[in-house]
Amino acid sequence: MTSVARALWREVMIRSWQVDRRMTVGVALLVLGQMIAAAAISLALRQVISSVVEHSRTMLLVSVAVVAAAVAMRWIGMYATVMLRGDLADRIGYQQFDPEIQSAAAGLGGVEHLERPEYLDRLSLVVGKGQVLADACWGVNSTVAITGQAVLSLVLLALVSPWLLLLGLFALPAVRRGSPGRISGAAMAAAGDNRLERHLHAVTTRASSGREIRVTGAQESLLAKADSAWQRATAVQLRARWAAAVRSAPGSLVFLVGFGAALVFTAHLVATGRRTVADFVLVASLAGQLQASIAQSGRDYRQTQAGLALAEPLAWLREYCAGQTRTAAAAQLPERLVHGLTLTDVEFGYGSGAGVLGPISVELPAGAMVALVGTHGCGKTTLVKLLHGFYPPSAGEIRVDGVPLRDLDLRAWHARSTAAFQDFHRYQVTLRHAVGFGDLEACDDDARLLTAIEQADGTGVYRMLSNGLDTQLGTLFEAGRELSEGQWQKVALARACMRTDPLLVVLDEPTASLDPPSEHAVFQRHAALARELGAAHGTVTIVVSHRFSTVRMADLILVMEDGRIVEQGDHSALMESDGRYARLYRMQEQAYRLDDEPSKLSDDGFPGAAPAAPSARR
Ligand SMILES: Nc1ncnc2c1ncn2[C@@H]1O[C@H](COP(=O)(O)OP(=O)(O)OP(=O)(O)O)[C@@H](O)[C@H]1O
Repeated sequence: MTSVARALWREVMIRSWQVDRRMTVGVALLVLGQMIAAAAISLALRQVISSVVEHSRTMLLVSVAVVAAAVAMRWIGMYATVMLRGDLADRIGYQQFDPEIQSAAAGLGGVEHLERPEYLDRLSLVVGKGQVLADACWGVNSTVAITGQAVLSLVLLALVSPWLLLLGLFALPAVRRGSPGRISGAAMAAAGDNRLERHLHAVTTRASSGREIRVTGAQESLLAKADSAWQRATAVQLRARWAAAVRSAPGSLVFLVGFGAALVFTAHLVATGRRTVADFVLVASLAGQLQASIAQSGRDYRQTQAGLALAEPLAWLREYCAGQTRTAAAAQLPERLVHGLTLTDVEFGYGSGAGVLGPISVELPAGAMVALVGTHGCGKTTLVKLLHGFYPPSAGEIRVDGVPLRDLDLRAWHARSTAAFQDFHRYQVTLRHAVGFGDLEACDDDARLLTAIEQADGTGVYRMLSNGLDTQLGTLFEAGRELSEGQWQKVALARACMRTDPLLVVLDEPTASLDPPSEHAVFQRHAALARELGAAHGTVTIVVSHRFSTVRMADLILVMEDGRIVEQGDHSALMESDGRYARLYRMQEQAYRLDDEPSKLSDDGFPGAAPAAPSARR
């Protein structure tokens, strides 16, 4: 056993003791009892033969009764051990390991790990496998008991003839195991393909992706890819198991030779009158048990090894999560923002890839509504992810009212932030929860929920639901009500409106799925809310949008290009400077003029937008 597996075994034994002392002792006694019962069967069998030879009726009845009792004890013991051991493993695994693994993973403030294959591979190996881990540790005890049983068999064999101890030597090659590292290595090597296979199968069976796949006709190809991934993963693991089996085969042959020799030797002792027929039966029975113990320990060993192979990924994940969790050193988060957010020479690149952001130095003043604009892929979302602390900058610093973001407790920072992301999630729960997740404590506060829904222009969605806030959303569950893309987006937006005292509000293309009137209504409300929150808490509201008609409402507009801020100022100043922003604004304005009926446009030429500044009408 590796030191990591040993540590895990100790942990499982301690947890078993804490979970249920009586059951822990019970399982240990049962394991011990089986070992003794096995020896008792052999000894009683010997006595049966002696009684027959000596015509002792009473002794025959007693010894037969002992054989029957020992056999029964062994079988019942085996059954009870499996049941009780399984129950302990379930309680430790499902109730302790699994929630611990999941909450450690979900509790990390950043999201960098969710895009790291070495993290995802290990997570996929251990998630939901707490029971297997705990059971494997108990399997170690069974292996020890089986070894004890083998030693006891050898001692009893030695009582017949010390030469029979040599059978122990013949057993050694069979007990030698293939390297456990290979099997756990194979599991790690196959983890990526296993994840790919699960992903492709999920993609082909989900309604959202299923529609597209049917239209493109990619179903067969995706399933074939999933199948290849499965074949590769299985082949790697099968090779490792075959290698282990092939390595153990010569050992088993050596033992069989020793087994035969022991029987011939004992038969010779009986024939020459030095031992009785009963001794021969005892030797045959003990040698048989030894062989059964070796075979059993081989099966147990493989099962235990498969479970213990998870010890390394579990230890890795625990260490990773512990390393990422910020603790006591966390600086105090200000109650309200006075200065705002400051970025100084901030740079960032995903993983080991090229830099996608920076250097960026900018002040986002407290109370301001800031708009981020720029072409697709220029780094707008990445910048807001950094402000949320999802990723640490690779260079430079982000400060929250002068306090470095890296020194803040990320959970506390997130508790004072809200966000509506462009890739929002569709929670298939009730509307109450789908919105209430934005501030869990207010899930039962109908007034707060309805205000948030109104803020997101979602009152119409709420009204059409037959069961109001308690309507089940989505089609995954019975009586669920499916929503349109725009309606789902309103729900996501309402979720982001739940917190009442945020210091940072991020709206990352929150209206991409909305029609122009809804978009306009949402932005009007958010502009007003940004002012209210700004006055009350110094909140910085950041809006990422490609629609310049809404961007113009912001106090500060940051124009991004290739990961840098190339222009900044308010709408008038940027139009005045006649740079990139002014060019893009005029282009979009022109496009709307060409696309829409003049009668439907507001006086600045954008659908439903606020009146344009004079400079916008050039
Ligand atoms: N998780 C990721 N891992 C690796 N690269 C990423 C990741 N997310 C984004 N990128 C890359 O970073 C760059 C900036 O992406 P980002 O999403 O910040 O752009 P954006 O300006 O928000 O684009 P859009 O307007 O299309 O939403 C892109 O080149 C993108 O390919």
